Amino acid sequence: MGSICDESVIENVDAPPTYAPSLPVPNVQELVKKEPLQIPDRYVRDQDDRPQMNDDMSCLSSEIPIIDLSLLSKGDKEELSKLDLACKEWGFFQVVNHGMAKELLQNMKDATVEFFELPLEEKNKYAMPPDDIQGYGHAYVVSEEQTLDWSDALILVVYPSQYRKLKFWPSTPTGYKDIIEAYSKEVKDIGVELLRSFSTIMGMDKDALLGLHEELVQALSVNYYPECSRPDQVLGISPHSDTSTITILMQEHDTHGLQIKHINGGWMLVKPVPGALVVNVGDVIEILSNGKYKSIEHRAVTNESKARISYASFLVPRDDVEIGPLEHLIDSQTPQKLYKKVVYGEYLRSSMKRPLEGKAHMQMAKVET
Ligand SMILES: O=C(O)CCC(=O)C(=O)O
Ligand SMILES: [Fe+2]
Repeated sequence: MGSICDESVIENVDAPPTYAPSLPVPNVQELVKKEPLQIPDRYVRDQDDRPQMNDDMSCLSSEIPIIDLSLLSKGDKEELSKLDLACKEWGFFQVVNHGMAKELLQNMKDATVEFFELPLEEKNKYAMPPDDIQGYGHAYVVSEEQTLDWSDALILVVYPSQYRKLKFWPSTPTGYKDIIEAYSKEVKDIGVELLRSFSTIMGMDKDALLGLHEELVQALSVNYYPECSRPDQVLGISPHSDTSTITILMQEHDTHGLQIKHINGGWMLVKPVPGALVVNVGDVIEILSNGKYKSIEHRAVTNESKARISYASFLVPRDDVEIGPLEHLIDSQTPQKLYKKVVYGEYLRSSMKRPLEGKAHMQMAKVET
């Protein structure tokens, strides 16, 4: 994106922002329909990057902390210290008692399945434009050489509402837009509650983190991972950490796919807990906390006989917000600043100009040593 465009986006904060271009690539769902047994070379991973399908680490997955939001909201000390530990040791946790009605979670899943089952021409009415990653298509494709992910996505900015580009919001199935709105509103409320607890464990007033965001920006990525005849050769989504403050993810209760890189180096499956939402610490929290809390690398693997859908809501600061380590968190444990101040919108766009590649995009915020 040209610099004139970047500046206008950052100055005029109430206009819907544009993010980054992504190159057009084949639709994976169609590819599978046409030739289910064929894996085009562009999707085949190098040997070292391939998923181990019988990963021993997967048995550790139940250890991912489970946090009770109803206790956090009451300021329960024990639950807050569980959250602190979860963010230090895992960067991931599952939230229960979050208050979102089971029916709404189910409606979101049912309507989404209907959307992805529509013919391609119908879904392409909401196709991503060449200059941005909102709509139906693929994000983070920046070169013809890069290995592609085995997935399609529908990406929408939902909050603040004046950022919405409604032409990308599907009119079919009927009511889908309202369901997306209702689901996202609940996710936002859960996110606000979580950010209050994050403020507390980071030693601040409960509304400090929210204030720092100026405006809470929320985007939804509905990821569709078609079944794959060679799940051992491809990845549904490449390893990456999220550029968000936090990400709130709903996954299906009966289809696995999400794996996180445990701090001891192995890939570990996040086994779905029915009704729970998966939350992960994003780069913004890692930077603000000067690395005390980590945005952990994760990826998704595919399944041989079943498609999987996941729903990621990214909560991020407004584009013009400066983020850097909070002064009071520079302490005896981390006396050196690990990150410099960056303007969030610039950080986000610079990361979107690269393929997803672990934590490489965080380099621009690192203090050179
Ligand atoms: O599908 C998943 O479980 C992970 C999705 C994800 O990491 C993302 O959308 O950033
Ligand atoms: Fe992610």
